[in-house]
Amino acid sequence: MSGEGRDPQSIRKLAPGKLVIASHNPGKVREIRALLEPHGMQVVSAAELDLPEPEETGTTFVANAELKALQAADLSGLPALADDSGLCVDALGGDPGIFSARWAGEAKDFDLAMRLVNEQLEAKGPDTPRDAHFVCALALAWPDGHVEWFEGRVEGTLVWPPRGAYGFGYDAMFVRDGDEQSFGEIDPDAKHAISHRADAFAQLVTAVF
Ligand SMILES: O=c1nc[nH]c2c1ncn2[C@H]1C[C@H](O)[C@@H](COP(=O)(O)OP(=O)(O)OP(=O)(O)O)O1
Ligand SMILES: [Mg+2]
Repeated sequence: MSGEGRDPQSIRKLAPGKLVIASHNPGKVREIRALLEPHGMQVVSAAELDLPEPEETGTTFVANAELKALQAADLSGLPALADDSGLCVDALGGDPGIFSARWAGEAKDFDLAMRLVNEQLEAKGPDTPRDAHFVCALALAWPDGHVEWFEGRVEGTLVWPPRGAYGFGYDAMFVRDGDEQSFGEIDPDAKHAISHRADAFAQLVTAVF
């Protein structure tokens, strides 16, 4: 999806060594670690380096991923990888979208956020389509300000009530097209193979390793 129109020759390669995960979300850090470990990177999280959580002032997933990665690369002096992601619900005009993390308030309570999404869908009537997709923008930034970005996506449907205890965020109400189980019910290794994050990572791995 992303990377179209970019010259593969001009993409900067990532040398083996330390890499900062510019995220303060433990669920994401866990998934990104698992996705990077096979590529010989020494991963350190923003929390381990005590980096501040930047304000996400961008209007797109890519812009927010870029600003998080650039800040972490600048402050740490290391290459940094950020993920900006979210759930986009067709019948809600793409909401919660880039506001997914704080849709239900600063406390990031996803039981509440899932309930609000479901209530808003139900308020639109019983025949309202429940189609949704997750988006994951990944930005890889270097201390000199260079950035590469990638965007992945997975299509699905929202179910109610939530199902399963794996994953994080909105996983328990999301069933990928063609699947029976929600992202909260499939085991984490299986999610790593099929999610929006997996899609974006596959593009990143092809381009920068
Ligand atoms: O695989 C996922 N499964 C379920 N929910 C997900 C997923 N991926 C993103 N989401 C939702 C919840 C998350 O909180 C928000 C991202 O918001 P986003 O700003 O990118 O992340 P964040 O504030 O939680 O952590 P940080 O910015 O420090 O990386 O979208
Ligand atoms: Mg965030």
